Amino acid sequence: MKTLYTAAQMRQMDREAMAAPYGLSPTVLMENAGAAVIAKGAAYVGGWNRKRVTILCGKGNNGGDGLVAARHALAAGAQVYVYIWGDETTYSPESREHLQTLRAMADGKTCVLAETPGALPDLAMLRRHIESSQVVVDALVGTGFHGALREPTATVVRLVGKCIRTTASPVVLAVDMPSGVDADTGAVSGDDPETGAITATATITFGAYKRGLFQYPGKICAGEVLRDPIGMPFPVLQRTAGTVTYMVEAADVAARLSLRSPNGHKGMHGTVGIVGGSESMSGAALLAACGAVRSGAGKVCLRVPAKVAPACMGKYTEVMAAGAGTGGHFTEADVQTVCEEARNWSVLALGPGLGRYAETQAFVRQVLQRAALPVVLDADGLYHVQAAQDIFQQRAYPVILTPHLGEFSRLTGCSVAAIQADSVGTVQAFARSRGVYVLLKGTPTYIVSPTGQTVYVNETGNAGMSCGGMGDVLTGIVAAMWVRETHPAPAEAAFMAAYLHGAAGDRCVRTIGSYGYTPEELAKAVPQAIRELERQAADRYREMVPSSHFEDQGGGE
Ligand SMILES: NC(=O)C1=CN([C@@H]2O[C@H](COP(=O)(O)OP(=O)(O)OC[C@H]3O[C@@H](n4cnc5c(N)ncnc54)[C@H](O)[C@@H]3O)[C@@H](O)[C@H]2O)[C@H](O)CC1
Ligand SMILES: [K+]
Repeated sequence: MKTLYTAAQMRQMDREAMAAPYGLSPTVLMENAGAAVIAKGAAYVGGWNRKRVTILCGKGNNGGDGLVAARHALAAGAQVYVYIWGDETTYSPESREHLQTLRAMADGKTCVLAETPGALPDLAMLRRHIESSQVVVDALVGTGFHGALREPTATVVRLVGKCIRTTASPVVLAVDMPSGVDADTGAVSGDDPETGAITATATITFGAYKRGLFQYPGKICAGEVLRDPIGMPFPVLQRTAGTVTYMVEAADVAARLSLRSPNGHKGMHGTVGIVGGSESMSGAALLAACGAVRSGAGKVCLRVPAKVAPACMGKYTEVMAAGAGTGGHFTEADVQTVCEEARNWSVLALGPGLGRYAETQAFVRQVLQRAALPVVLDADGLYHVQAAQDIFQQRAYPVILTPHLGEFSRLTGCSVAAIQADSVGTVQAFARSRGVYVLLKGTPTYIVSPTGQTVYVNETGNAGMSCGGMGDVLTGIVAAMWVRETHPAPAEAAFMAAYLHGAAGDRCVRTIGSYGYTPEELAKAVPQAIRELERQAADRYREMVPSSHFEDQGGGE
């Protein structure tokens, strides 16, 4: 897993690297950072020799990195135009050192240094330079940026954006962070990512990955993200305090999808009970059932209101579908039946397609209070507990909530915009206060446990998945992952499910098209997504083990 950090955590690592026993000097770290931009950026630029490069330097250490990058670009044969307009007395000692060196190298030809202390740079000249450059290096602000961009940086960012969109199309390399993107939240300055932040071809980030590089809209601005450790001691980069955010990767899921016992039986792979559906929405519960089947659940039982049952019975022969009660939606009268049946289930997925009937509210709440098994609560199930969230803490068995942004907004009382501005913080606070696991669906998806200390981020998936029914399939996958033979912890089950759901969607893009594939098709692609992960894991194993290990020991001549 990639570990993602906040700006504060990164600053702490910086301090540790510079303190005893390591005692790395800030000048060295800055030197390594600037050099990394040029070394890692070379692939995007097609080599630096004879390239014209505009380098925009802010007054913080991000700008200092830019000054170093200028020197290394020059050494690699580029012609550089370096802009810097801060008041030198406010620079860090290491930035000042690197500025002095660059000043000594400025010859007005291969190295043009445009210094306008405390004033707006010459915008007409800057525009000409950007338009004639093949590369722009953005070293305006990095992890020290917060809020909305102030002048003159805001004007420069807008100018770069305009030049890139209209006349010139240079490669843009962002130093540590694209300027204007908040390193903790991925929020951009102002409302419009196109004018509020630099949109880079690639970002070369230092030390550790910053969270904001993987959160929208910052993720769009970052382009490809490359990390360079810049010589920071390994133990410092590994140390974590406070919240730890992990980006789930293929290997993390593959490692947990161990092969099934060859002599296993269906009882070992869990029984998933799905309770959902109503007269107006029978499909949602069916899709959840399909998601569970396709994710390898040992048995899948579907309970829908009696009137809906005939429509559900024959859809998936492998699902044990049955009606409950007499009506077209669940009511308090069905609680006893469902809770009794749930004794035979390993997990209950409650909610898809229940509808928002007043009578169903008591049903949902009482099932949650009485059913003695883990629950995945989704969709209308979430709706019915909005005003009774203390139910969660009263339960002896864990609950995973799988809201989308709208549902999460209703649960928390926070606006969608407020959640987006600090998704990690909001999900953490909610999971802690309610004692639940939360899988917040979106791009990316966040998974948080009730302790709130560890946050998993999943990036798989695509825009084709934004259609009705996809979330229902996910509910079934989460339930099936949770009751696997290996008994993953709830948060693990949730991140495995989120990853596989997205990976199956990505497979659909490859085999069907960018959008228009159905939730059922996505569910059917889950086994292929699992197979792909198994293959990747096997390949990695082969790479690690000497080839002689695979030779047929007894078959030689
Ligand atoms: N280990 C590492 O990662 C290293 C990182 N380095 C680089 O240092 C920056 C962080 O440097 P810092 O001086 O703390 O902050 P910034 O340069 O990012 O920004 C501070 C600078 O920006 C101004 N500012 C803040 N907010 C705004 C705003 N809203 N509008 C305009 N200007 C703003 C503020 O006034 C300051 O002047 C990190 O990203 C790396 O690039 C080290 O060089 C090596 C070690
Ligand atoms: K930057």
